[in-house]
Amino acid sequence: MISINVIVNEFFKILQSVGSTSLVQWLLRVLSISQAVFQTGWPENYEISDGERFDFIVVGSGSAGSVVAARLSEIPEIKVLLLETGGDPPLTSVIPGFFPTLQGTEYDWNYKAYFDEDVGKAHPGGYINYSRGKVLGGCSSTNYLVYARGKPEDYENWNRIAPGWDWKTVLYYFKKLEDMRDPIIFEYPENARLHSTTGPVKVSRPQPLPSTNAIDDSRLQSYEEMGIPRVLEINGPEILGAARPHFNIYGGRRSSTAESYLRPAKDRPNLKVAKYSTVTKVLIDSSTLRAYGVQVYTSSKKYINVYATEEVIVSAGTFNSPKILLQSGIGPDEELSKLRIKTLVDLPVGKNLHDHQIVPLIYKGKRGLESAVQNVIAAPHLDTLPVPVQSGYFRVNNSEYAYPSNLQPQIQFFNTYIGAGASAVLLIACKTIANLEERVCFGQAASNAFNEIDYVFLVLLHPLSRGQVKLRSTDPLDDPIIELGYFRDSYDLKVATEGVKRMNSLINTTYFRNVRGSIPRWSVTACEHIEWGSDEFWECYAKNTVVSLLHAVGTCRMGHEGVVDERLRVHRLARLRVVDASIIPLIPSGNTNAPTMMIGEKAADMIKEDFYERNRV
Ligand SMILES: Cc1cc2nc3c(=O)[nH]c(=O)nc-3n(C[C@H](O)[C@H](O)[C@H](O)COP(=O)(O)OP(=O)(O)OC[C@H]3O[C@@H](n4cnc5c(N)ncnc54)[C@H](O)[C@@H]3O)c2cc1C
Repeated sequence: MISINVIVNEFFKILQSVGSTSLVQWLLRVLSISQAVFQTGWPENYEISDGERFDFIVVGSGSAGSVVAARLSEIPEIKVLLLETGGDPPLTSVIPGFFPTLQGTEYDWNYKAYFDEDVGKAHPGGYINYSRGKVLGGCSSTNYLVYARGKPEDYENWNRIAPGWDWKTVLYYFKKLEDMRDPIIFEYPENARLHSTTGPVKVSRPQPLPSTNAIDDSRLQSYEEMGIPRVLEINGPEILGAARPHFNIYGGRRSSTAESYLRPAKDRPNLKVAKYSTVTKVLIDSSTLRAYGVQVYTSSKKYINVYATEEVIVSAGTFNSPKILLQSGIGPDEELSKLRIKTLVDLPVGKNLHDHQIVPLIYKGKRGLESAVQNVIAAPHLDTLPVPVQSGYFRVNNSEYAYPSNLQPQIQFFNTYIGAGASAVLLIACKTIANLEERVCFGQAASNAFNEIDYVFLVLLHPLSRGQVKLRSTDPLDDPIIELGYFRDSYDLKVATEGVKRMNSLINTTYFRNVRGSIPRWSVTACEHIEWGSDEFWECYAKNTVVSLLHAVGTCRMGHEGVVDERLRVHRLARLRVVDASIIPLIPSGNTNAPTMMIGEKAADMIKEDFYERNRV
């Protein structure tokens, strides 16, 4: 069945192809998307030939890969090849408000990720659709645009595992990538010192419309009543607190890594970007254990080899980087031998998969269709995303659950306000994106028919549970097996349940009491036998309706016991690095795009240092 997202993307392709006619231009202006329509300026496609040589080959142009390729090509003498399976970002990627229309399309790898048998029972088939961007910019071109960096203690913990990743060092790179366009930040010295205006990645907090401002304000007031303080920003000096988040949006466009790193570098003669080119394995000399190139499956469906005289850098993301390493004979011997792949180096590739899992919650507010106006008001402003969203951090009330340290929050939440009457949209998103069972989706949709709702993603920030990425077969074009492993450690479910209980107190705050708000009572098949609203019910609810914030990390983790060292070099191999979210040893307290771009920036400096060291005359 063709999905709505596919239809939307096809429609915009046609619009763009006739975008020069005045009627269409006028229409686009009315839709407030004219700023994005003339999206010239992506790098040209480079046709690679079998046997070609470069100094550096970067595999994957995502949040990290684009950064690495663009930074390396700052050295004019070196030749850099960036290989990417996808093509240019479509209009629906460039225009911020279309972000929900990219999942399930040709710009998505469309993976399925599986729960263990006793978890996620509200998902037919026991899986979720696990989206990954298949386009220039990778997930930074398809994600929900939230800009969050995590907390200092996250990086002090990385530093204990892999020296050189302490907060002071990573802050330098966060600042190097950032162009903060929210002027209020610079009025407060404690916030200002954490930010910069000189990097390529634009960050802003779209100006709210008067109506959204009032809603944001009332919710931030509610959180204060719940003991979650109002702060200036979620990337500020405070560990706990709530604010309107920052987004990678500026000038009506998404600030992806394709936009902020590849477009400005597109005319450098020493940077070649080969689109529609899928790397199937790394070429490694089995006697010297040195990487010397990659095998590529090209758009003309041929396998060819291209060679790297300096290094191969794998930046294909948390699922595809381990897949490429496993196909190249780098991984756990017990996994590789099952598929009769000769093990070159036995390393824990694919292990340590962890993620931010979400418990989806809905709070019903004021009854009456007047709030539907809010949905209508937002529609013509798709270039600025004026939807009331707040994000906050808290720890659960129960002191029994002390992990991680109190220098880190345990829960993050995103609260999106939706005016009455958006039930059809909710229903489609629930079924196609979240793959939840019908009675949950109908329950969610019904709650919004005549009432405003607050749709809350309650995020477990520091899970102890681990999943794994494995090869399905030796066919390099087969999807990998993704075992989510959620709630394998019972501690995670306890913290998530305590988090839900604390969030539910939103309904007792002044605003919700005044409008006679409630928690809608839809049923979940797996929890039918349990009294609705009891602690046991919320535990069952969390365990079975759980979805993902799509922040998978860790499958090529750094550290002595991991896959790469602190300079991101694959252990026991020469001239091969992994640079992307897969190297994250412990997931940070917040969304993963900014940390991954930071990894790209720091890696680029380390690669340049090593290059100069090797080539010193
Ligand atoms: C729908 C969605 C919403 C999200 N929302 C947010 C958010 O709001 N804020 C936030 O901070 N984070 C968000 N994230 C997560 C964040 O975007 C990712 O953690 C981050 O982008 C990962 O970066 P990466 O470089 O590791 O991988 P990716 O960005 O996935 O890059 C990998 C690239 O490699 C390419 N590739 C893969 N395999 C091959 C191959 N064999 N050959 C050649 N190329 C290949 C891919 O096509 C892709 O372009 C979201 C993610 C998704 C999918």
